[in-house]
Amino acid sequence: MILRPDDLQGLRSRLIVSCQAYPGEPMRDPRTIAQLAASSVTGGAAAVRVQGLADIQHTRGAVEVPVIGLWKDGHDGVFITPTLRHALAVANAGAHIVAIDGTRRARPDGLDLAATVAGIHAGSHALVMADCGSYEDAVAAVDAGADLIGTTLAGYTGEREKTTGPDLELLEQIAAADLGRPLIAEGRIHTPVQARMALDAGAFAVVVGTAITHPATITGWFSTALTS
Ligand SMILES: CC(=O)N[C@H](C=O)[C@@H](O)[C@H](O)[C@H](O)COP(=O)(O)O
Repeated sequence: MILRPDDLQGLRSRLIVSCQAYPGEPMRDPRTIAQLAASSVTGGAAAVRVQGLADIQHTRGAVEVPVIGLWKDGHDGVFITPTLRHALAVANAGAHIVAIDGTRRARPDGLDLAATVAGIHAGSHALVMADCGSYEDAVAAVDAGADLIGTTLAGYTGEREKTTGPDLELLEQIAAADLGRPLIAEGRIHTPVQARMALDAGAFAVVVGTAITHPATITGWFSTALTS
């Protein structure tokens, strides 16, 4: 299945579930992630977001919905699918949408965002989601040709305060500018009410990760509530 920009309409007002396990964690196994993704689809996810080539491959075989793929390399600076090489590998692994760092920061391969997006479009059938950290990032990412804009990196690049829940102010600001690309709310959406608030702030669709698919963190929330 090739996903075209018009097909994104199927994601309008829907939930996308990010299924990720971090290095060294017990659930870091592509079969586990694929099962998590399939369970999310059973619960109503219209798409899933998955990190790492093996996880993307396994998940493609386990779900019928669009797969947003990324490759995290490192954990600070530009680390979400940082180069064109990473992005094409993610597309080749089967991602319908490749999520890349969509900030204005220098990229490790020296390509700018526009050249990276153009390289992905030329070298694959994948659409490109730009993971942004600010309004200025979002505007630049649209100019660079990104197909979707995400607020994934808001609070993680130093441009925006790390809000406790979703950065609703940023969502409202980007939505008001009407940039002509689906705006995906992502980052620190921990409750159904917050997911709804993100849509009401102008998001096209909502990504939830930790609060659905990261039991170690969720357990910590409950555990802390009992002991503090
Ligand atoms: C900043 C960064 O590295 N974000 C990553 C991007 O893929 C993931 O670690 C997050 O889990 C994902 O964005 C979903 O967000 P949340 O888990 O808060 O619902």
